[in-house]
Amino acid sequence: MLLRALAYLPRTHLYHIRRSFGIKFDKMPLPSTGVVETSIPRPITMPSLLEALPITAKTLSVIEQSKRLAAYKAVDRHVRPEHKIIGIGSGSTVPYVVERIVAQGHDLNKHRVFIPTGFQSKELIVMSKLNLGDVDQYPTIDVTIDGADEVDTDLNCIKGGGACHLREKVLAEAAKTFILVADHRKNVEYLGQNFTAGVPIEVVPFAYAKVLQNLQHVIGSPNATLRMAKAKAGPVVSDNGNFIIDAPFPRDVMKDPYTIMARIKMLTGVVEVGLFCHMAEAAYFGNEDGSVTLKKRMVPDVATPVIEEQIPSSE
Ligand SMILES: O=C[C@H](O)[C@H](O)[C@H](O)COP(=O)(O)O
Repeated sequence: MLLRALAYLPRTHLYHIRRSFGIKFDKMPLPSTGVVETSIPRPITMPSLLEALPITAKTLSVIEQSKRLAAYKAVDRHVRPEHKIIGIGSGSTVPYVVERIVAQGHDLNKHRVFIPTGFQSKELIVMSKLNLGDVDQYPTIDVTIDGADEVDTDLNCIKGGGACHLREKVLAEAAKTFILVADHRKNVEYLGQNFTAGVPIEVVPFAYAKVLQNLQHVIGSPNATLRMAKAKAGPVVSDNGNFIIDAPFPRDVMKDPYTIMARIKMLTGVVEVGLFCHMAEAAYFGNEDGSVTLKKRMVPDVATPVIEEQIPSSE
């Protein structure tokens, strides 16, 4: 009865329960999906997607190749044949995730439903001819794979550089397994190390000035700013019709991301904070030499220390 109730708790809550009581939840082993490395035809025609999807290995920059390495490795290890409901994140690394999933073949994918975290991933799913669903139909997701702006030594991350973090967090929390993919620049000791723009915070538009003031004068981010659009006059508007504030914090604050996340989330008008704490089971970072760095918990899904290992390019 208790275990059944626990199964419906968000991952963050489970993490704290496990940490407090030392509860272990068995996880299935991760067998290889037996995917072969083939290049697939581009299944899309829309201009926005053409920009996002990789074309051929020859045209990819070293950084793009690193992103692809991470995405492929994560899909090979975590998107297993028995997985039917799959969350697709946002950002420039995610097209490679979709590419690798498509390469698993129509026979596997025709029985699956893919849940997007925003406009971009919805386009990717539709144009790749995968089955599209929504989280209100499928509130339990087998695995969600997503990009990250930075990941610290405890697998906490900053997300929301593309203003998608509200839906991303819902899909991360709905997922039995949440996996991050990125290039090596995102693998840091503490959040905010390289990603200096600040913590992305989604706010309801009419409350933005009040939240900005709270952040600057009460919460300790004097340089918090409203994110402005690049090719539009006015602020960035998220897929949910909200504004985004970017709030940089000093290093000592960012070393305890859960505390600052909770403080920001308590501000009325804040919809979601782009700090994902204790949510990811593993993070894959593609390296320039063709290897992949894997950060994972010593025991999956249990509050054990995070370890880092190198997966050689030959594997
Ligand atoms: O809002 C955007 C998302 O959180 C992205 O996943 C994040 O910004 C990382 O994107 P990229 O893979 O392009 O660096």
